[in-house]
Amino acid sequence: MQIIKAENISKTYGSKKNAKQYRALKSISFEVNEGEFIGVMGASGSGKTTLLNILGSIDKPTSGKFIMDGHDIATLNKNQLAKHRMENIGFIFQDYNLLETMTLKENIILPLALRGIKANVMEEKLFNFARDLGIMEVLDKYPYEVSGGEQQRAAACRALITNPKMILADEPTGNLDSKSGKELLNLLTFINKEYKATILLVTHDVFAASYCQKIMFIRDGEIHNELYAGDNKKQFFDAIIDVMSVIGGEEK
Ligand SMILES: Nc1ncnc2c1ncn2[C@@H]1O[C@H](COP(=O)(O)OP(=O)(O)OP(=O)(O)O)[C@@H](O)[C@H]1O
Repeated sequence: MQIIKAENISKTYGSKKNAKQYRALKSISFEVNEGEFIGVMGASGSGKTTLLNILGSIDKPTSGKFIMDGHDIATLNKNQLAKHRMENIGFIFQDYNLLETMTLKENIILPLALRGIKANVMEEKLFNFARDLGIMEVLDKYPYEVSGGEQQRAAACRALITNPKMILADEPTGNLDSKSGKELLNLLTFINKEYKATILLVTHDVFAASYCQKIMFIRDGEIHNELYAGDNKKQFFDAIIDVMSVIGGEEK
């Protein structure tokens, strides 16, 4: 089932009166189906974050249509948008975005607490996900007391706990060492397979991208091309490197 349909989406920063107008996205069209694990790659400044902000309904396109789960997002008012974001989208960021004054457990259940879910229901969900994500032992610790990998797993747990329609991950391995990065990528793969979560992963890292089923390459605000993973991971990895060497942007 189709979860996202983006039709001719453009994003221009700066007002019309402003001579410094910049077209960050130029009439992009694509679709995302339920359960897909998609990578978004491109050089710095190519428009990846702009695209992710629109997909996350944090920002609106200047023109074009963005349909999620059958709803035209442009028609939602401010309150409906906030509700849509909270219920349908899970975010995972490079710097984890956990609240330092709360334990991991409190951070994870915050989205449920904000929705007034009963304590016993929250705990059940929490323990199910925390067990799968391997952070049961550190739930009562504060973010500064645990490793980056554990913080990111807690962030992934927080993103999952509302059963969102889509998870948006912006460079989630960017601050992790290679072992923790690999663990997180295995976890995203598990989340994708086990929970049928639809995941969009923005990354500069070819290794991270090679975990995806499909890569969308952005160049100067346009879709340069798309690559699908076949059965051969090494071939997919090499093909990603080839495209990145043409469009630029691999930082690792
Ligand atoms: N709020 C803004 N106002 C003006 N220009 C902006 C704004 N946000 C982004 N841009 C410009 O739009 C273009 C695309 O930016 P975007 O952040 O989407 O790129 P990116 O591919 O995510 O880059 P990076 O990999 O460095 O994060 C850039 O040229 C950027 O300078």
